[in-house]
Amino acid sequence: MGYRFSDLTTACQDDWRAYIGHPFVCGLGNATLDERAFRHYLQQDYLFLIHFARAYALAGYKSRTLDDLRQAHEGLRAILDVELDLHIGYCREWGIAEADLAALPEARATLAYTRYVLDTGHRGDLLDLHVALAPCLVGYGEIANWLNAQSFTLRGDANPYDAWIAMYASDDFQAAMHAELEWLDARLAEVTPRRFAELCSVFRDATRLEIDFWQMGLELAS
Ligand SMILES: Cc1ncc(C[n+]2csc(CCO)c2C)c(N)n1
Repeated sequence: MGYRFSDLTTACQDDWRAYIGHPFVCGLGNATLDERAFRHYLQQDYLFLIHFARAYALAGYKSRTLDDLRQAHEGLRAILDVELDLHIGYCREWGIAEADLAALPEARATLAYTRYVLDTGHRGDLLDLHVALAPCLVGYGEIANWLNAQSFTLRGDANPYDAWIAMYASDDFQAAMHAELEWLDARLAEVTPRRFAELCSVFRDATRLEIDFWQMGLELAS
């Protein structure tokens, strides 16, 4: 007993490292990522964000306390009012019109990841759902920090992906990530070894699905 979030990343170390340092991520850092791969990723990420908004709505439904309900509401609001608007604006800068986003066919990797998270939330409790969401929220913050610490990473105008790194390295995003880490640490402190093993398997699967999402971008997979 007495687990914390870092015990999840330690237990799933190989998958976690493969996700954080994926070739797609390295290509964002050293500006070598093929622009077609980035555009494909951005398009699928639009669909991804819509399903993640639904996952926060499910977190509201699964909440037992007013605090948890408010937190879910804030997560849903952040995606609808901030992330999606930013994303649509960002897509426009990359030559992708909003009308095209709405008509996109969903890639298998998007379908698998988003529905896995929703199913995990339906099957389990609020902690299962938060653990399934953690590779997304905590992972992207860690990726931005990891990129900033790599000597190959180019920052500023020399890198067309600089705005992407800046978004997840921003104080606002890092604060949201730390709030989530605190919430997870408090819940994980109380779980039994058997329950921790279940949560590890959720965390590992969601992390593997994030890896597939990067790979889908690289391979322009549908
Ligand atoms: C495949 C994929 N994984 C994670 C994120 C990052 N992200 C998506 S929703 C959300 C919560 C913010 O309100 C965060 C951090 C992404 N965009 N695409």
